[in-house]
Amino acid sequence: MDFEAIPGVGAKTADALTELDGSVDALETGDVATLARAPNISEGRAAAIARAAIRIRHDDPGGFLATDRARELYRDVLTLLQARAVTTYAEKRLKTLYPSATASRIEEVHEFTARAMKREPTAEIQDALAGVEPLSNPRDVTVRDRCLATTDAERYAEARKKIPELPVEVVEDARELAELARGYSTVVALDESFTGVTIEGDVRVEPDALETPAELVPERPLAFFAENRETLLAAVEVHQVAGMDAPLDIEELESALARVTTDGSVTGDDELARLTDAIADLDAGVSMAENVANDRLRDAIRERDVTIEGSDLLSLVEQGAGVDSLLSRELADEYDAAIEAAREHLIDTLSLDAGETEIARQAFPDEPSFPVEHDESVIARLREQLEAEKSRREERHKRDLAQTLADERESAEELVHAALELDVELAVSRFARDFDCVLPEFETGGNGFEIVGGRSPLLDVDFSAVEPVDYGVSGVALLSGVNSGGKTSTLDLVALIVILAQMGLPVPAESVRLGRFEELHYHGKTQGTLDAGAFESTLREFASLADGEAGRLVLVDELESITEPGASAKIIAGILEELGERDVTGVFVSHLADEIRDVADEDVAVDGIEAKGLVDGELVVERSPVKNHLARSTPELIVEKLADGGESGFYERLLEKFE
Ligand SMILES: Nc1ncnc2c1ncn2[C@@H]1O[C@H](COP(=O)(O)OP(=O)(O)OP(=O)(O)O)[C@@H](O)[C@H]1O
Repeated sequence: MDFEAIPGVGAKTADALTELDGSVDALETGDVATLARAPNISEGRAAAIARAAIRIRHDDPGGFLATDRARELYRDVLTLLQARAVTTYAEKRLKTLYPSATASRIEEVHEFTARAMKREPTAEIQDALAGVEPLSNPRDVTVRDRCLATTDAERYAEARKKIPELPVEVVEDARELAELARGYSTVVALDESFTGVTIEGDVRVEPDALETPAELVPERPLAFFAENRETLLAAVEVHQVAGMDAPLDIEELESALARVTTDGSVTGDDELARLTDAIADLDAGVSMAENVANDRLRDAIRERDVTIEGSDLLSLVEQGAGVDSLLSRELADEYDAAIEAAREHLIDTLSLDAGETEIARQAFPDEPSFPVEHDESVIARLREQLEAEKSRREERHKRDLAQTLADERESAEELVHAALELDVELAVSRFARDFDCVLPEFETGGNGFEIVGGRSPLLDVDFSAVEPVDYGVSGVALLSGVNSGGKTSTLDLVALIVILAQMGLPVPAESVRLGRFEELHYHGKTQGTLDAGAFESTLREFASLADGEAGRLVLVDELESITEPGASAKIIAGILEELGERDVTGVFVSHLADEIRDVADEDVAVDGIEAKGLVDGELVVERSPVKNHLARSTPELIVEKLADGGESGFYERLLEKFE
């Protein structure tokens, strides 16, 4: 958002607001608390900025749109533009464009528009844009196993602000630090004074730790990237399909994104995967290994004829020995082989490394027994070892990835921002293409307007059926014309083009030249005769119009209906004279052009929208007003048509009365 466009916001404040996360949304929603997070912006000031922004969007910041009808057309313009945006961001951003009387403001948007009009909107880009949203900050990352500690109140406040995810504790001395370490797996002491002091437990003394939040809380960048993964990937796609240079290495970002999961944990490391699998498969692996040993032993026993001398058997039985000793006597080699197979099986299926293998080997007893049973305490030890290694590995991996991602964060923000801004540009580009627009030309010091081939997108007919209108006025003119000839539509077209032009946007015409107007006063048609009170207030309104500043554009539609025709003609003539003396451009649509001219003291220019004739009882209209020409009225045309074929001479005589 162009914060500088907000009245009263200087460059410094604008910068601060631009840098603030979520400030555009905050302006849109009037979220004062968020705006007040910007440095040096108080709540009161934030509220004033939010109010001003709302005025900009819904009303009229620079006072350019001076009447309801003018504001209505501005809203119509926004609707047309917004309909061509894909993202909500672009819709909101388009709302920040407004018509201005300030040359620099118009010029600034012009640059944007010129860039936008070169953009080629494609369905592919549209599709990719559909997945892009403004980045969001994961709100509730809290970490409980680590804490920060300091002896200093200021450091405490700073830590709370910079690292809201971690608990921060105030301690008095090293003894309290050590005590703290009993409750946390890691304590990071922020005071220089603890350097070199021996403290029990995992206490790290890092006075600069607050400067590297990603190391203290790797969860932060991980959660940020996990939460925004879809948007980031969509923004990458937008860059690719639109052929834009990305502010970061796309492949690196994609591979990093593939490694964070939505819960902020990490994947994609072979060693980590091996440990995770080994832990998951441990029980099944042990029981399979057991089976391997037992199957082999069973086969060996089955195939073996055991001969034992009676005295030996007797001594064994007398010793109370069981079959096991028989096994060790007779099948020692087979037993060893079976156990070895079991161990190999376990080590292989779990892909254990050297250290783990050493433990795993002890899981099966060297002493023969049948069936073979594993030693559960050894397996528990192995599990512990695997889990410790896994969490160490995970921690390191997380830290590395977090560091990479933290470094990428700014570029990622740029990436998404560029994609969203592209949507704004494409909306303008599509608008320009859909309605055959050109950039208008402002004449310095000029007044009036000159439209060639203007076609309004707001008519009640399909845009392809809209006939082009040429019209130019400098000074004040009356616009006469046949009923339904397009007088109101012409005023709308003029207002629409001027609003777009002064927003800095392209206009739906072949060419447009205009002076930069200070204000747009557009008075729509009044419905019916007004009562005395309403008539008085309308008169007052027009009196103030006559008194106003120079450089205004005044468009008035059929003011005559406010009162009876004779009086109306006098009032309109009076207003025209007043305006004519000032540097005002005006178009007054009226059916009373002739009467007004009669009562006016000065020459009044009258333009006319003419019917070319009647075809099958329908008027065929030349939509472009003819300059300095009072158009014939519809009744006159009908009389003319009847006179052509009439025999009695009545219609001829009637026609003479019109001349
Ligand atoms: N440039 C144009 N191209 C195509 N159709 C047009 C154009 N201008 C006007 N029309 C058609 O003519 C209709 C009447 O136009 P509009 O209301 O502007 O006439 P008007 O002269 O103001 O009429 P009235 O005399 O009743 O005030 C419009 O609703 C529209 O359908």
